[in-house]
Amino acid sequence: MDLYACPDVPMVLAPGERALVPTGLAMEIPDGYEGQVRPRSGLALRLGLGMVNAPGTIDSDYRGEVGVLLINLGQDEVTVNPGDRIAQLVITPVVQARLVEVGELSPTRRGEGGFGHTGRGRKKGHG
Ligand SMILES: O=c1ccn([C@H]2C[C@H](O)[C@@H](COP(=O)(O)OP(=O)(O)OP(=O)(O)O)O2)c(=O)[nH]1
Repeated sequence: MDLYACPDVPMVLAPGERALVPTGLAMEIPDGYEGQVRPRSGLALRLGLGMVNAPGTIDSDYRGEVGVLLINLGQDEVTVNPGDRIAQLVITPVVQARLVEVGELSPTRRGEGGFGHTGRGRKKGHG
């Protein structure tokens, strides 16, 4: 669902500036679910407007106003007006993991290789 800016007055973000933009929205998310605040691609492409903490997490026990932590990554000033569509909210189930300590982990082909390990040596665009 869309999230709209709800500040009292327009908010002006200079290049590189960030701001917590209020949405005027508070909610009660059921146990076992969370809200994820995500940026809008159109604003990112058009204005360079992103979210500092994307995706923002709305906990199920949070009762305050949902805020959107915008950052101006563009080169020009951006004005956020009341009523502007600034982000989107997804409500999604969360699995509560129970960690169990073990002596060793099961072997896999990847093993401990990460951070680009599987992509090495391949040419861009050739799978
Ligand atoms: O984009 C966001 C992210 C968070 N929140 C609100 C809802 C969330 O439940 C609360 C806390 O967020 P988070 O858990 O990410 O913050 P924290 O830095 O871990 O602080 P806390 O100690 O309050 O959990 O702030 C927002 O309104 N928008």
